[in-house]
Amino acid sequence: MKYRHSTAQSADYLRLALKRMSQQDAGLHPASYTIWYEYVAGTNPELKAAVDAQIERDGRLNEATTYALYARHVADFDAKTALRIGDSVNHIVEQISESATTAGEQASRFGGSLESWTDALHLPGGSGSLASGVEDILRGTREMQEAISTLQIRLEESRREAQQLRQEVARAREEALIDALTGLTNRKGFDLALDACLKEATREAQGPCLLMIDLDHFKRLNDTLGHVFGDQVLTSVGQILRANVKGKDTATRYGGEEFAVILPQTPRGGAIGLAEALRALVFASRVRRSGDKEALIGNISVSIGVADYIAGESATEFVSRADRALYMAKAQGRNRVVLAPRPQSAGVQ
Ligand SMILES: Nc1nc2c(ncn2[C@@H]2O[C@H](COP(=O)(O)OP(=O)(O)OP(=O)(O)O)[C@@H](O)[C@H]2O)c(=O)[nH]1
Repeated sequence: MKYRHSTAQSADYLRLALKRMSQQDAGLHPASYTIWYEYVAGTNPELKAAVDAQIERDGRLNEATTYALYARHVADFDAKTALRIGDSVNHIVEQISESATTAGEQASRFGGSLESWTDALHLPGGSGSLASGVEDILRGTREMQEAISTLQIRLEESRREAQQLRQEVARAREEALIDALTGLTNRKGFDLALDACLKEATREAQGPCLLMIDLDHFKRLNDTLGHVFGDQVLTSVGQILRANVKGKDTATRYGGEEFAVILPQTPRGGAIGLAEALRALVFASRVRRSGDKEALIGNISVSIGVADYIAGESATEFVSRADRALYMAKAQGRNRVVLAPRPQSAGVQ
């Protein structure tokens, strides 16, 4: 986004932002500075509300929260603004284009009338000098028609350019939500999808459910077979998820060797069934090292935590419950699926 503050005003904001930044647990880097600059300048109301909520909850912003707020409210805000501007440009060009078409039609009608008048004035008994005057006007009208049609062509070009720019922004935005290694949604895409899902959740009879999936003993695999092979394993698990998680469901590379699946409108039985199927598919898969004929000795496995949503629960609580179930699965021996217990106060559905 563009900041249009005067030098004196931005210096004031800088002082205020630095004061706020130094009170947080996060580093003094550009992401942190942008957040606090926008906060004190009041340029991004949604960001301000999110920061206030976070401070009320935790007292300070730590490193992870700072980057999460930056990703959601600054990077995403810019992309949304660009799309909105693209839409407005399109709209304006379309309106001008319509006006030019109307003007062209009117000029053409006027030209037609002038032509019939000149014909009438050239008839025996008509006025020759008046006819030549009308012919002058007719010439002028034709020039005007030509100018209008040139304008229409230019407007059509501008409309196409605006449309192209809009598509580029939309594509860049989509790419920003995709993990490059696996092609799955990335953490930012996950946050957006989970937000949208939880907004719908109150209207749904059942679900949503969330799976948190973590590769077992991945450090050992990396250490013995190398990071490049580790990346191949991550890609292969990504493919299994992509092939088996479809429709309204979202599969994400949550970070490192952890994946997540959001399952809107899904009862817990269905979520456990899918989790079990994914676990079995990963366990049955054989990943070959590029150039190696030998299949990997030993199976790759995942542990999965499943949480079914409790009405009113925040996204963070929902993810934490699934995460806790995942660590229970690890503690119980790995390569298994564990359902997150519901707090007693939440009751049983
Ligand atoms: N190859 C590769 N390794 C990664 C990537 N992201 C995280 N890792 C590695 O994943 C490993 C995760 O190790 P730990 O968190 O100790 O977990 P673990 O070895 O899987 O053990 P458990 O989860 O307890 O079964 C670390 O060695 C990370 O370096 C990545 O993108 N590529």
